[in-house]
Amino acid sequence: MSMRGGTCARHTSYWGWHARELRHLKGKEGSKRGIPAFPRRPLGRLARCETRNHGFEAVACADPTEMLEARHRMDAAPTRSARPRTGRIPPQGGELEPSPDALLIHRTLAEIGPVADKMTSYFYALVFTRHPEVRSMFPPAMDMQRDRLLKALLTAAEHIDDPDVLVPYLRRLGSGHRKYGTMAGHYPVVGEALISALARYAQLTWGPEPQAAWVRAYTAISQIMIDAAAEEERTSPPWWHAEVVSHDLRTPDIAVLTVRPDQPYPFVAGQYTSMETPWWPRVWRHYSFASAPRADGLLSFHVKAVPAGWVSNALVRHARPGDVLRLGPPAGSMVVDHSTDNGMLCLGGGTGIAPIKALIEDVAEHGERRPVEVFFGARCDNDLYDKDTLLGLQRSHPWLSVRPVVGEGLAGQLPQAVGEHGPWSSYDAFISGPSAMIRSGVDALKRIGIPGDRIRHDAVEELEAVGG
Ligand SMILES: NC(=O)C1=CN([C@@H]2O[C@H](COP(=O)(O)OP(=O)(O)OC[C@H]3O[C@@H](n4cnc5c(N)ncnc54)[C@H](O)[C@@H]3O)[C@@H](O)[C@H]2O)C=CC1
Repeated sequence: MSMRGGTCARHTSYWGWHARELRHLKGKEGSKRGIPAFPRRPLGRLARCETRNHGFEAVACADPTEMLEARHRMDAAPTRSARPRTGRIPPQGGELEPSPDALLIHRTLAEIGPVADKMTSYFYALVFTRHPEVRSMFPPAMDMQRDRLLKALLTAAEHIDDPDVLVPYLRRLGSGHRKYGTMAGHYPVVGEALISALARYAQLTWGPEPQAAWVRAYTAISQIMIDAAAEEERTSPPWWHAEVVSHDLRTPDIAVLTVRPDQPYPFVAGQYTSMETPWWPRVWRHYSFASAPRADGLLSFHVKAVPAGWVSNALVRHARPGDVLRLGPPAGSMVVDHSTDNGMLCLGGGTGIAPIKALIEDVAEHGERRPVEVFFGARCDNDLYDKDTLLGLQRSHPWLSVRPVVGEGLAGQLPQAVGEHGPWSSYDAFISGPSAMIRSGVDALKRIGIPGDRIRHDAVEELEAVGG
Protein backbone atom coordinates (compact mmCIF):
# COMPACT_ATOMS: atom_id res chain seq x y z
CA MET A 1 0.00 0.00 0.00
CA SER A 2 1.20 3.33 -1.02
CA MET A 3 0.64 4.58 2.50
CA ARG A 4 3.72 2.72 3.49
CA GLY A 5 6.38 4.87 1.93
CA GLY A 6 7.72 5.53 5.41
CA THR A 7 8.85 2.04 6.37
CA CYS A 8 12.56 2.87 6.51
CA ALA A 9 12.14 6.05 8.44
CA ARG A 10 9.94 4.26 10.89
CA HIS A 11 12.52 1.54 11.44
CA THR A 12 15.46 3.88 11.75
CA SER A 13 13.82 5.99 14.41
CA TYR A 14 12.64 2.88 16.21
CA TRP A 15 16.11 1.35 16.20
CA GLY A 16 17.66 4.48 17.61
CA TRP A 17 15.11 4.81 20.31
CA HIS A 18 15.23 1.14 21.18
CA ALA A 19 19.02 1.07 21.31
CA ARG A 20 19.06 3.86 23.86
CA GLU A 21 16.52 1.97 25.92
CA LEU A 22 18.54 -1.23 25.77
CA ARG A 23 21.79 0.48 26.74
CA HIS A 24 20.06 2.23 29.56
CA LEU A 25 18.46 -0.93 30.90
CA LYS A 26 21.57 -3.02 30.50
CA GLY A 27 23.89 -0.55 32.13
CA LYS A 28 21.63 0.46 34.97
CA GLU A 29 19.67 -2.58 35.90
CA GLY A 30 20.61 -5.70 33.98
CA SER A 31 23.33 -6.99 36.29
CA LYS A 32 21.74 -5.87 39.54
CA ARG A 33 18.58 -7.88 39.05
CA GLY A 34 20.32 -11.21 39.02
CA ILE A 35 18.82 -12.07 35.63
CA PRO A 36 20.19 -15.48 34.62
CA ALA A 37 23.19 -14.80 32.41
CA PHE A 38 21.99 -14.80 28.81
CA PRO A 39 24.65 -15.59 26.25
CA ARG A 40 26.10 -12.42 24.84
CA ARG A 41 29.72 -13.50 24.41
CA PRO A 42 31.31 -16.22 22.27
CA LEU A 43 31.61 -19.44 24.25
CA GLY A 44 33.09 -22.62 22.76
CA ARG A 45 31.01 -24.29 20.08
CA LEU A 46 28.20 -21.75 20.24
CA ALA A 47 30.57 -19.02 19.17
CA ARG A 48 28.74 -17.92 16.03
CA CYS A 49 25.32 -18.04 17.50
CA GLU A 50 26.25 -16.16 20.63
CA THR A 51 28.39 -13.66 18.78
CA ARG A 52 25.39 -12.95 16.63
CA ASN A 53 23.08 -12.67 19.61
CA HIS A 54 25.54 -10.25 21.08
CA GLY A 55 25.13 -8.51 17.75
CA PHE A 56 21.52 -7.73 18.75
CA GLU A 57 22.76 -4.75 20.62
CA ALA A 58 25.49 -3.89 18.14
CA VAL A 59 22.87 -3.75 15.41
CA ALA A 60 20.37 -1.85 17.51
CA CYS A 61 22.33 1.36 17.36
CA ALA A 62 21.29 4.90 16.74
CA ASP A 63 23.55 5.43 13.75
CA PRO A 64 22.47 3.53 10.63
CA THR A 65 26.09 3.32 9.39
CA GLU A 66 27.17 1.77 12.65
CA MET A 67 24.24 -0.58 12.25
CA LEU A 68 25.32 -1.69 8.80
CA GLU A 69 28.92 -2.16 9.89
CA ALA A 70 27.76 -4.28 12.79
CA ARG A 71 25.70 -6.38 10.35
CA HIS A 72 28.75 -6.90 8.13
CA ARG A 73 30.85 -7.92 11.12
CA MET A 74 28.18 -10.42 12.06
CA ASP A 75 27.95 -11.79 8.53
CA ALA A 76 31.71 -12.21 8.43
CA ALA A 77 31.73 -14.21 11.67
CA PRO A 78 32.90 -17.83 11.27
CA THR A 79 30.03 -20.23 10.59
CA ARG A 80 29.38 -22.71 13.34
CA SER A 81 26.23 -24.49 14.21
CA ALA A 82 23.83 -22.63 16.43
CA ARG A 83 22.10 -25.86 17.21
CA PRO A 84 22.17 -27.26 20.70
CA ARG A 85 23.47 -30.75 21.29
CA THR A 86 21.24 -32.94 19.15
CA GLY A 87 19.91 -36.48 19.61
CA ARG A 88 21.73 -39.56 18.38
CA ILE A 89 20.74 -42.94 16.94
CA PRO A 90 21.60 -45.70 19.45
CA PRO A 91 24.36 -48.16 18.34
CA GLN A 92 21.79 -50.97 18.02
CA GLY A 93 19.61 -48.75 15.77
CA GLY A 94 15.95 -47.89 16.48
CA GLU A 95 14.45 -44.60 17.62
CA LEU A 96 16.51 -41.47 17.98
CA GLU A 97 17.60 -41.00 21.59
CA PRO A 98 16.85 -37.52 22.92
CA SER A 99 19.91 -35.32 23.31
CA PRO A 100 21.02 -34.37 26.86
CA ASP A 101 19.61 -30.88 26.29
CA ALA A 102 16.27 -32.25 25.09
CA LEU A 103 16.02 -34.48 28.17
CA LEU A 104 16.59 -31.51 30.48
CA ILE A 105 14.13 -29.36 28.52
CA HIS A 106 11.42 -32.06 28.53
CA ARG A 107 11.80 -32.42 32.33
CA THR A 108 11.31 -28.69 32.80
CA LEU A 109 8.31 -28.69 30.45
CA ALA A 110 6.71 -31.56 32.37
CA GLU A 111 7.12 -29.63 35.62
CA ILE A 112 5.67 -26.36 34.32
CA GLY A 113 2.74 -28.06 32.51
CA PRO A 114 0.28 -27.87 35.45
CA VAL A 115 1.22 -24.25 36.24
CA ALA A 116 1.45 -23.02 32.64
CA ASP A 117 -1.14 -20.26 33.20
CA LYS A 118 0.70 -18.79 36.18
CA MET A 119 4.02 -19.01 34.40
CA THR A 120 2.54 -17.27 31.36
CA SER A 121 1.27 -14.34 33.45
CA TYR A 122 4.62 -14.07 35.22
CA PHE A 123 6.55 -14.22 31.93
CA TYR A 124 4.60 -11.32 30.39
CA ALA A 125 4.70 -9.34 33.64
CA LEU A 126 8.50 -9.66 33.55
CA VAL A 127 8.75 -8.62 29.92
CA PHE A 128 6.50 -5.58 30.41
CA THR A 129 7.90 -4.38 33.73
CA ARG A 130 11.52 -4.77 32.69
CA HIS A 131 10.91 -3.35 29.22
CA PRO A 132 7.76 -1.21 29.18
CA GLU A 133 8.66 -0.04 25.68
CA VAL A 134 7.60 -3.43 24.19
CA ARG A 135 4.09 -3.31 25.71
CA SER A 136 2.78 -1.29 22.78
CA MET A 137 3.67 -4.15 20.41
CA PHE A 138 0.99 -6.34 22.00
CA PRO A 139 -2.81 -5.89 21.84
CA PRO A 140 -4.40 -3.75 24.57
CA ALA A 141 -6.27 -6.81 25.91
CA MET A 142 -3.95 -9.77 26.22
CA ASP A 143 -6.58 -12.36 27.22
CA MET A 144 -6.89 -14.10 23.90
CA GLN A 145 -3.40 -14.10 22.56
CA ARG A 146 -1.23 -13.44 25.55
CA ASP A 147 0.25 -16.92 25.58
CA ARG A 148 0.86 -17.25 21.85
CA LEU A 149 4.48 -16.10 21.95
CA LEU A 150 5.39 -18.17 24.99
CA LYS A 151 3.51 -21.18 23.63
CA ALA A 152 5.41 -20.95 20.36
CA LEU A 153 8.75 -20.81 22.20
CA LEU A 154 7.91 -23.74 24.42
CA THR A 155 6.71 -25.73 21.40
CA ALA A 156 9.98 -24.98 19.64
CA ALA A 157 12.05 -26.00 22.68
CA GLU A 158 10.10 -29.24 22.93
CA HIS A 159 11.18 -30.13 19.37
CA ILE A 160 14.75 -28.94 19.74
CA ASP A 161 16.09 -32.31 18.48
CA ASP A 162 13.98 -32.21 15.33
CA PRO A 163 15.43 -29.60 12.98
CA ASP A 164 13.26 -30.78 10.06
CA VAL A 165 10.16 -29.65 11.94
CA LEU A 166 11.74 -26.90 13.96
CA VAL A 167 13.54 -24.87 11.31
CA PRO A 168 10.57 -24.28 8.93
CA TYR A 169 8.32 -23.56 11.94
CA LEU A 170 10.74 -21.03 13.38
CA ARG A 171 11.42 -19.42 10.03
CA ARG A 172 7.68 -18.84 9.58
CA LEU A 173 7.46 -17.54 13.14
CA GLY A 174 10.40 -15.19 12.62
CA SER A 175 9.08 -13.74 9.36
CA GLY A 176 5.55 -13.57 10.78
CA HIS A 177 6.82 -11.48 13.71
CA ARG A 178 8.01 -8.68 11.45
CA LYS A 179 4.49 -7.28 11.25
CA TYR A 180 4.50 -6.75 15.03
CA GLY A 181 7.61 -4.56 14.69
CA THR A 182 9.84 -7.25 16.26
CA MET A 183 13.55 -6.45 15.99
CA ALA A 184 16.62 -8.56 16.73
CA GLY A 185 17.17 -6.54 19.90
CA HIS A 186 13.91 -7.81 21.38
CA TYR A 187 15.07 -11.42 21.51
CA PRO A 188 17.36 -11.14 24.56
CA VAL A 189 14.54 -9.35 26.37
CA VAL A 190 12.22 -12.30 25.79
CA GLY A 191 14.98 -14.84 26.50
CA GLU A 192 15.79 -13.33 29.87
CA ALA A 193 12.11 -13.32 30.90
CA LEU A 194 11.74 -16.91 29.70
CA ILE A 195 14.69 -18.10 31.81
CA SER A 196 13.50 -16.18 34.88
CA ALA A 197 9.95 -17.59 34.53
CA LEU A 198 11.25 -21.15 34.10
CA ALA A 199 13.55 -20.77 37.11
CA ARG A 200 10.60 -19.68 39.21
CA TYR A 201 8.08 -22.30 38.12
CA ALA A 202 10.31 -25.35 37.54
CA GLN A 203 12.06 -25.28 40.90
CA LEU A 204 12.28 -29.08 41.29
CA THR A 205 14.11 -29.64 38.02
CA TRP A 206 15.93 -26.30 37.68
CA GLY A 207 19.67 -25.85 38.14
CA PRO A 208 22.78 -24.77 36.21
CA GLU A 209 22.53 -27.61 33.68
CA PRO A 210 18.86 -27.13 32.72
CA GLN A 211 19.46 -23.41 32.58
CA ALA A 212 22.41 -23.91 30.23
CA ALA A 213 20.31 -26.25 28.07
CA TRP A 214 17.47 -23.70 27.84
CA VAL A 215 19.87 -20.88 27.07
CA ARG A 216 21.41 -22.95 24.26
CA ALA A 217 17.96 -23.87 22.94
CA TYR A 218 16.63 -20.32 23.06
CA THR A 219 19.80 -18.99 21.47
CA ALA A 220 19.38 -21.39 18.57
CA ILE A 221 15.63 -20.71 18.30
CA SER A 222 16.00 -16.95 18.30
CA GLN A 223 18.86 -17.03 15.80
CA ILE A 224 16.78 -19.00 13.29
CA MET A 225 13.92 -16.49 13.70
CA ILE A 226 16.24 -13.48 13.40
CA ASP A 227 17.91 -14.90 10.28
CA ALA A 228 14.56 -15.65 8.63
CA ALA A 229 13.28 -12.14 9.35
CA ALA A 230 16.51 -10.58 8.06
CA GLU A 231 16.36 -12.62 4.86
CA GLU A 232 12.77 -11.68 4.23
CA GLU A 233 13.47 -8.04 4.93
CA ARG A 234 15.55 -7.96 1.73
CA THR A 235 12.61 -8.92 -0.46
CA SER A 236 9.34 -7.96 1.19
CA PRO A 237 7.86 -5.40 3.54
CA PRO A 238 6.80 -6.40 7.09
CA TRP A 239 3.18 -5.63 6.19
CA TRP A 240 1.02 -4.24 3.41
CA HIS A 241 -1.71 -1.65 3.71
CA ALA A 242 -4.87 -2.60 1.79
CA GLU A 243 -7.83 -0.38 1.02
CA VAL A 244 -11.30 -1.93 1.01
CA VAL A 245 -12.75 -1.44 -2.48
CA SER A 246 -15.93 -3.46 -2.08
CA HIS A 247 -17.95 -4.99 0.74
CA ASP A 248 -20.69 -7.42 -0.25
CA LEU A 249 -22.93 -8.65 2.58
CA ARG A 250 -24.01 -12.12 1.38
CA THR A 251 -25.92 -13.09 4.57
CA PRO A 252 -26.49 -11.07 7.76
CA ASP A 253 -23.21 -12.58 9.06
CA ILE A 254 -21.06 -13.21 5.98
CA ALA A 255 -19.31 -10.57 3.88
CA VAL A 256 -17.10 -10.85 0.82
CA LEU A 257 -14.45 -8.14 0.98
CA THR A 258 -12.22 -7.04 -1.86
CA VAL A 259 -9.12 -5.00 -1.06
CA ARG A 260 -6.42 -3.22 -3.03
CA PRO A 261 -2.91 -3.62 -1.55
CA ASP A 262 -0.64 -0.56 -1.71
CA GLN A 263 2.07 -2.57 -3.47
CA PRO A 264 2.12 -5.96 -5.23
CA TYR A 265 1.19 -8.77 -2.87
CA PRO A 266 2.72 -12.07 -4.02
CA PHE A 267 0.89 -15.25 -2.95
CA VAL A 268 -0.24 -18.61 -4.27
CA ALA A 269 -3.88 -19.80 -4.50
CA GLY A 270 -4.78 -21.77 -1.36
CA GLN A 271 -2.69 -19.61 1.01
CA TYR A 272 -3.87 -17.29 3.76
CA THR A 273 -2.75 -14.01 5.27
CA SER A 274 -3.04 -12.27 8.64
CA MET A 275 -5.16 -9.14 8.88
CA GLU A 276 -5.40 -6.21 11.31
CA THR A 277 -8.29 -3.72 11.25
CA PRO A 278 -8.20 -0.07 12.34
CA TRP A 279 -10.83 -0.88 15.00
CA TRP A 280 -8.64 -3.38 16.93
CA PRO A 281 -5.02 -2.31 16.59
CA ARG A 282 -2.45 -5.07 17.03
CA VAL A 283 -5.11 -7.80 16.96
CA TRP A 284 -4.40 -10.02 13.96
CA ARG A 285 -6.53 -12.80 12.47
CA HIS A 286 -5.95 -15.22 9.62
CA TYR A 287 -8.07 -15.21 6.45
CA SER A 288 -7.64 -17.32 3.31
CA PHE A 289 -7.51 -15.63 -0.09
CA ALA A 290 -10.79 -16.35 -1.85
CA SER A 291 -9.36 -15.88 -5.36
CA ALA A 292 -6.23 -16.89 -7.20
CA PRO A 293 -3.79 -13.97 -7.87
CA ARG A 294 -5.51 -11.52 -10.24
CA ALA A 295 -4.10 -9.35 -12.99
CA ASP A 296 -5.49 -6.20 -11.26
CA GLY A 297 -3.74 -7.13 -7.99
CA LEU A 298 -6.98 -7.10 -5.95
CA LEU A 299 -7.44 -9.60 -3.12
CA SER A 300 -10.70 -11.02 -1.80
CA PHE A 301 -11.74 -12.62 1.49
CA HIS A 302 -14.88 -14.31 2.86
CA VAL A 303 -15.51 -13.33 6.48
CA LYS A 304 -18.14 -14.67 8.85
CA ALA A 305 -18.88 -12.63 11.99
CA VAL A 306 -18.47 -15.11 14.82
CA PRO A 307 -19.90 -14.50 18.32
CA ALA A 308 -17.55 -12.22 20.29
CA GLY A 309 -15.20 -12.14 17.31
CA TRP A 310 -13.54 -8.73 17.38
CA VAL A 311 -11.95 -8.70 13.96
CA SER A 312 -14.62 -10.71 12.11
CA ASN A 313 -17.46 -8.51 13.47
CA ALA A 314 -15.54 -5.36 12.57
CA LEU A 315 -14.95 -6.64 9.03
CA VAL A 316 -18.55 -7.76 8.47
CA ARG A 317 -20.40 -4.92 10.26
CA HIS A 318 -18.11 -1.87 10.10
CA ALA A 319 -15.72 -2.15 7.18
CA ARG A 320 -16.67 -0.03 4.18
CA PRO A 321 -14.97 0.97 0.91
CA GLY A 322 -12.16 3.38 1.73
CA ASP A 323 -11.21 1.74 5.06
CA VAL A 324 -7.58 0.69 5.27
CA LEU A 325 -6.50 -2.67 6.70
CA ARG A 326 -3.04 -4.12 7.29
CA LEU A 327 -1.98 -7.50 5.87
CA GLY A 328 0.89 -9.70 7.02
CA PRO A 329 2.86 -11.98 4.69
CA PRO A 330 1.21 -14.93 2.92
CA ALA A 331 1.45 -18.36 4.57
CA GLY A 332 0.18 -21.90 4.14
CA SER A 333 0.92 -24.87 1.92
CA MET A 334 -2.56 -25.97 0.87
CA VAL A 335 -1.62 -25.29 -2.74
CA VAL A 336 -1.98 -27.12 -6.06
CA ASP A 337 0.89 -29.33 -7.17
CA HIS A 338 1.05 -28.48 -10.87
CA SER A 339 3.66 -31.16 -11.52
CA THR A 340 0.92 -33.84 -11.44
CA ASP A 341 -2.50 -34.16 -13.04
CA ASN A 342 -4.00 -36.04 -10.09
CA GLY A 343 -7.67 -35.36 -9.54
CA MET A 344 -8.51 -33.00 -6.67
CA LEU A 345 -11.10 -33.79 -4.01
CA CYS A 346 -11.94 -30.54 -2.17
CA LEU A 347 -14.01 -30.20 1.00
CA GLY A 348 -14.96 -26.70 2.11
CA GLY A 349 -17.04 -26.06 5.23
CA GLY A 350 -18.75 -22.66 5.63
CA THR A 351 -16.36 -19.84 4.75
CA GLY A 352 -13.73 -22.59 4.38
CA ILE A 353 -14.93 -22.68 0.76
CA ALA A 354 -12.89 -19.48 0.14
CA PRO A 355 -9.47 -21.09 -0.50
CA ILE A 356 -11.17 -23.92 -2.44
CA LYS A 357 -12.56 -21.32 -4.85
CA ALA A 358 -9.02 -19.94 -5.23
CA LEU A 359 -7.74 -23.45 -6.01
CA ILE A 360 -10.41 -23.92 -8.71
CA GLU A 361 -9.40 -20.62 -10.35
CA ASP A 362 -5.76 -21.67 -10.16
CA VAL A 363 -6.47 -24.95 -11.98
CA ALA A 364 -8.55 -23.09 -14.57
CA GLU A 365 -5.75 -20.57 -15.20
CA HIS A 366 -3.19 -23.32 -15.68
CA GLY A 367 -5.40 -24.74 -18.41
CA GLU A 368 -5.30 -28.20 -16.85
CA ARG A 369 -7.92 -30.84 -17.48
CA ARG A 370 -7.73 -32.66 -14.16
CA PRO A 371 -10.99 -33.57 -12.42
CA VAL A 372 -11.84 -31.28 -9.50
CA GLU A 373 -14.65 -32.50 -7.23
CA VAL A 374 -15.89 -30.00 -4.62
CA PHE A 375 -18.11 -30.73 -1.60
CA PHE A 376 -19.37 -27.44 -0.10
CA GLY A 377 -20.70 -28.05 3.44
CA ALA A 378 -22.99 -25.70 5.35
CA ARG A 379 -25.35 -25.95 8.29
CA CYS A 380 -28.34 -24.69 6.29
CA ASP A 381 -29.22 -23.56 2.75
CA ASN A 382 -28.75 -19.90 3.69
CA ASP A 383 -25.15 -20.57 4.64
CA LEU A 384 -24.37 -21.79 1.12
CA TYR A 385 -23.60 -18.12 0.46
CA ASP A 386 -21.23 -18.77 -2.46
CA LYS A 387 -23.19 -21.54 -4.17
CA ASP A 388 -24.11 -19.46 -7.24
CA THR A 389 -20.49 -18.49 -7.91
CA LEU A 390 -19.41 -22.10 -7.62
CA LEU A 391 -22.22 -23.37 -9.84
CA GLY A 392 -21.26 -20.68 -12.36
CA LEU A 393 -17.69 -22.00 -12.36
CA GLN A 394 -19.05 -25.53 -12.81
CA ARG A 395 -20.97 -24.43 -15.92
CA SER A 396 -17.79 -22.92 -17.42
CA HIS A 397 -15.48 -25.84 -16.61
CA PRO A 398 -16.46 -29.39 -17.61
CA TRP A 399 -13.74 -30.85 -15.36
CA LEU A 400 -15.33 -29.27 -12.24
CA SER A 401 -18.17 -30.70 -10.18
CA VAL A 402 -19.68 -28.92 -7.16
CA ARG A 403 -21.94 -30.66 -4.61
CA PRO A 404 -23.53 -28.70 -1.78
CA VAL A 405 -23.92 -30.77 1.42
CA VAL A 406 -26.30 -29.31 4.00
CA GLY A 407 -26.50 -30.48 7.61
CA GLU A 408 -25.38 -30.02 11.20
CA GLY A 409 -21.98 -31.62 11.58
CA LEU A 410 -20.39 -32.39 8.27
CA ALA A 411 -18.83 -35.34 10.11
CA GLY A 412 -21.88 -37.51 9.37
CA GLN A 413 -22.70 -36.36 5.86
CA LEU A 414 -19.14 -36.14 4.62
CA PRO A 415 -18.21 -39.83 4.47
CA GLN A 416 -21.64 -40.60 3.06
CA ALA A 417 -21.57 -37.85 0.43
CA VAL A 418 -17.98 -38.49 -0.57
CA GLY A 419 -18.45 -42.26 -0.37
CA GLU A 420 -21.33 -42.12 -2.86
CA HIS A 421 -18.88 -40.90 -5.47
CA GLY A 422 -15.29 -41.79 -6.21
CA PRO A 423 -13.23 -43.96 -6.23
CA TRP A 424 -10.74 -41.46 -4.79
CA SER A 425 -7.56 -43.51 -4.59
CA SER A 426 -5.82 -41.45 -7.29
CA TYR A 427 -6.97 -38.06 -5.90
CA ASP A 428 -5.22 -35.43 -3.82
CA ALA A 429 -7.49 -34.06 -1.07
CA PHE A 430 -7.87 -30.48 0.20
CA ILE A 431 -9.91 -29.69 3.29
CA SER A 432 -10.73 -26.29 4.72
CA GLY A 433 -13.18 -25.06 7.36
CA PRO A 434 -13.76 -25.17 11.11
CA SER A 435 -10.87 -26.92 12.92
CA ALA A 436 -13.13 -29.71 14.24
CA MET A 437 -14.36 -30.35 10.71
CA ILE A 438 -10.77 -30.59 9.46
CA ARG A 439 -9.91 -33.11 12.18
CA SER A 440 -12.92 -35.34 11.52
CA GLY A 441 -12.64 -34.79 7.76
CA VAL A 442 -9.02 -35.96 7.67
CA ASP A 443 -9.98 -39.15 9.55
CA ALA A 444 -12.90 -39.74 7.18
CA LEU A 445 -10.71 -39.25 4.10
CA LYS A 446 -8.13 -41.69 5.45
CA ARG A 447 -10.90 -44.21 6.05
CA ILE A 448 -11.97 -44.02 2.42
CA GLY A 449 -8.42 -44.77 1.34
CA ILE A 450 -6.64 -41.43 0.77
CA PRO A 451 -3.18 -41.60 2.36
CA GLY A 452 -2.34 -38.88 4.92
CA ASP A 453 0.46 -37.44 2.78
CA ARG A 454 -2.06 -36.66 0.00
CA ILE A 455 -4.42 -34.71 2.29
CA ARG A 456 -3.70 -30.98 2.50
CA HIS A 457 -5.09 -28.52 5.03
CA ASP A 458 -3.97 -25.52 7.04
CA ALA A 459 -2.52 -26.00 10.53
CA VAL A 460 -5.43 -26.62 12.87
CA GLU A 461 -3.57 -24.87 15.74
CA GLU A 462 -3.34 -21.74 13.60
CA LEU A 463 -7.09 -21.79 12.97
CA GLU A 464 -7.85 -22.36 16.66
CA ALA A 465 -5.44 -19.71 17.86
CA VAL A 466 -7.15 -16.99 15.92
CA GLY A 467 -10.90 -17.60 16.26
CA GLY A 468 -12.75 -14.30 15.93
N1 LIG B 1 -8.05 -22.54 5.41
C1 LIG B 1 -9.01 -22.92 6.22
O1 LIG B 1 -9.05 -24.02 6.75
C2 LIG B 1 -10.12 -21.97 6.46
C3 LIG B 1 -10.86 -22.13 7.58
N2 LIG B 1 -11.89 -21.29 7.84
C4 LIG B 1 -12.60 -21.53 9.07
O2 LIG B 1 -13.82 -22.12 8.71
C5 LIG B 1 -14.75 -21.81 9.71
C6 LIG B 1 -16.03 -21.45 9.00
O3 LIG B 1 -16.96 -21.15 9.93
P1 LIG B 1 -18.49 -21.21 9.56
O4 LIG B 1 -18.73 -20.64 8.22
O5 LIG B 1 -19.20 -20.62 10.74
O6 LIG B 1 -18.75 -22.77 9.49
P2 LIG B 1 -19.90 -23.58 10.21
O7 LIG B 1 -19.63 -23.70 11.66
O8 LIG B 1 -21.20 -23.06 9.77
O9 LIG B 1 -19.63 -25.02 9.59
C7 LIG B 1 -19.38 -25.22 8.21
C8 LIG B 1 -19.52 -26.69 7.90
O10 LIG B 1 -18.66 -27.45 8.73
C9 LIG B 1 -19.42 -28.40 9.44
N3 LIG B 1 -18.91 -28.56 10.78
C10 LIG B 1 -18.86 -27.60 11.73
N4 LIG B 1 -18.35 -28.10 12.86
C11 LIG B 1 -18.06 -29.40 12.61
C12 LIG B 1 -17.53 -30.45 13.39
N5 LIG B 1 -17.20 -30.28 14.67
N6 LIG B 1 -17.36 -31.66 12.82
C13 LIG B 1 -17.70 -31.86 11.56
N7 LIG B 1 -18.23 -30.91 10.76
C14 LIG B 1 -18.42 -29.71 11.30
C15 LIG B 1 -20.83 -27.87 9.44
O11 LIG B 1 -21.79 -28.90 9.53
C16 LIG B 1 -20.93 -27.19 8.12
O12 LIG B 1 -21.24 -28.12 7.11
C17 LIG B 1 -14.18 -20.72 10.57
O13 LIG B 1 -13.82 -21.28 11.78
C18 LIG B 1 -12.95 -20.27 9.80
O14 LIG B 1 -11.90 -19.89 10.65
C19 LIG B 1 -12.26 -20.31 6.97
C20 LIG B 1 -11.53 -20.11 5.82
C21 LIG B 1 -10.39 -20.91 5.49
